[in-house]
Amino acid sequence: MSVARNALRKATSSAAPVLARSFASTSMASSAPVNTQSSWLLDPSTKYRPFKSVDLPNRTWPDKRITKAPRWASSDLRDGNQALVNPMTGEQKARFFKLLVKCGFKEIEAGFPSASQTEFDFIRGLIEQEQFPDDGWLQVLSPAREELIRRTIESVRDAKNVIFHMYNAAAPMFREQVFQNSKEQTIALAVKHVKLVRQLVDEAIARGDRTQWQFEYSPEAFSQTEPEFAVELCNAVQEAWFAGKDKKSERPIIFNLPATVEVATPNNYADQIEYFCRHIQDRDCVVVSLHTHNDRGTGVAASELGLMAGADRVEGCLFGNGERTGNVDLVTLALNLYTQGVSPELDFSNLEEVIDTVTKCNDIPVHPRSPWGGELVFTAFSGSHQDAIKKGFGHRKKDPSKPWAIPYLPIDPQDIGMTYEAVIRVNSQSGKGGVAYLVQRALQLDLPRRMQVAFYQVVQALSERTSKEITADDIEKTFRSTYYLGEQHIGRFTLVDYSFSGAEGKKTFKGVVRDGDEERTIEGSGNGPVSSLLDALKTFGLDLDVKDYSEHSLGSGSSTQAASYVEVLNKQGRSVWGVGIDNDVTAASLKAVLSAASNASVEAEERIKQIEDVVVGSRI
Ligand SMILES: CC(=O)SCCNC(=O)CCNC(=O)[C@H](O)C(C)(C)COP(=O)(O)OP(=O)(O)OC[C@H]1O[C@@H](n2cnc3c(N)ncnc32)[C@H](O)[C@@H]1OP(=O)(O)O
Ligand SMILES: CC(C)C(=O)C(=O)O
Ligand SMILES: [Mg+2]
Repeated sequence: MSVARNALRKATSSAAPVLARSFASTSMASSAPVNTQSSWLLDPSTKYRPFKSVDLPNRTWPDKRITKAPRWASSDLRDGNQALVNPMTGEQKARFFKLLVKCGFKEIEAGFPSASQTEFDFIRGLIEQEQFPDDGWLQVLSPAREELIRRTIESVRDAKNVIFHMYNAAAPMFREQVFQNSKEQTIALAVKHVKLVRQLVDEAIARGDRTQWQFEYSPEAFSQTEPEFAVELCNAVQEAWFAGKDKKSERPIIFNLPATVEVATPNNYADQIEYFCRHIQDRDCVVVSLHTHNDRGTGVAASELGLMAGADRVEGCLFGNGERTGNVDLVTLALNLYTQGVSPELDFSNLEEVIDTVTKCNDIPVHPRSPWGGELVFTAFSGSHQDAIKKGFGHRKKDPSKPWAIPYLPIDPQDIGMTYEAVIRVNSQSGKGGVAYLVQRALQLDLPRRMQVAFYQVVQALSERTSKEITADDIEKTFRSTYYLGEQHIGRFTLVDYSFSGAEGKKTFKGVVRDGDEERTIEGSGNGPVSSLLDALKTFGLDLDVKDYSEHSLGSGSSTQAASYVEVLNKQGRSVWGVGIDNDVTAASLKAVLSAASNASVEAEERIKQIEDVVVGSRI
């Protein structure tokens, strides 16, 4: 694997100088010959042809909406498995299978039984140990080759519900290069093998086997096949499957229409699907199934547009495992539907568990930016995003019954089993809103706007010094340390005891304040508790004025507390903040003043250093 990849890398890197040389030779009108490779690079039309679209001027799919979940079929254990460096062991397949059942898949392509004894035995194990729920369908894939079909039929003996899936390639490049078959021969090959499947199925029914059957046919590389030929081929397959039967009373035939390799923009696939749905005979006896791959990165879009174009069923894999760039990602498709208010009828409410099983079985990680499941997809580092999210949550709190609409969060992470922990993370790109959000989550403190700015500066200074992400835990510690909250964070001044005398408008504070190790009784007057304590603090040589004050309650019922915030200015105009929390509102405001006074009595630079020592020290 790595050898092949290195070889590819070498080829790519050697192409770059060729390109550079050829640009140079063109621009300088050099007489040096332009080699073929460089001319392709300069003009890809000499090597590649644009995709030829279906002529469907009256297409209707662009105006359609997806209003219900399709039938889902997981191909993780087949198409996903066949693309792995190390195909799954029986145990891994069994574990994956259980997950698929738990997520609610009713149709599971569990393998390619004729490929190997391991595959065959796995299918036998599922049947013999009755692993399939009664309403589940075991799907098995076989190429249109007699001995492989017979082996596949043998593998599903005694199963309850079986989808027999057969394929042969239909596209011109396969007809010409792989099989040297004409269109007629391609149809004849498909029909011959459908008849064989029918015969074997009829024999099983005649024997009295309990199995219920559905037949699925895939014209491989459908999206690269002439649309009228795909219809002709599938009509012939349909006739062969239903021969001599009353179509309407039989189970419908599944036509699975693969974009085996994705070669065009997804609107082309939708056109092909709409064309097929319109032209296939007896549409009501047919289930149209999508099977998109992701070579151009639009496998999800192609399947969504394909559903709008009239398809009934989707095959794919969790997190888009599969050949090359993978099959369509069923997690994305399902959760995309969910965010439109349509139940996907699949359960991804514990996405972490899904990720855990899938990554352990496939041995491929889920990319951190993979839609819905990626580790970073609900995380905002950048300030303006954090600010909007914080405000969004605040807005939603007022009326949680309203439809979900939070900036930058297209889904409620909780609906897929994620917490809000990772929604806002702080690094040097973050702003005050995000920091305030984390303080709010950790301590239920709703900081006044100006204080958000002040605390953000502390966090920024810290983030610049450490050049690292500051975790939610760090933020809480930083906040506690900055404003002396909690027993481990003692400032210069603490309140021991107090009383007030005087009438409203002219109050006298008398109390005991600890200054370091020393307790002192101080006294001061003002028009309220805050100003009278500030007056009393002059005893310590601190001359501070109140600039801002606010408070709010914390919690509810008997455990309600008060949180107070005070901003003070010293005579040089330096602003510092303090926070106080207490069961009593007045005590909270006094504690806030002493928190601010403790801050004011240390130089700004020195204070940041102290905080850094506490936060960084506690990380070690
Ligand atoms: C798009 C998809 O995902 S399709 C699913 C693909 N999945 C897999 O292939 C995984 C499992 N496959 C396997 O384990 C093996 O390919 C097997 C066991 C099925 C077959 O193995 P082999 O017989 O060794 O054949 P091989 O893998 O080389 O397949 C190509 C051969 O099958 C032939 N073939 C393909 N379809 C048919 C057909 N309908 N009738 C006759 N021959 C066929 C090809 O022409 C080629 O034959 P050649 O070697 O004579 O040129
Ligand atoms: C077997 C078929 C359905 C397939 O996997 C494909 O064409 O991609
Ligand atoms: Mg495939």
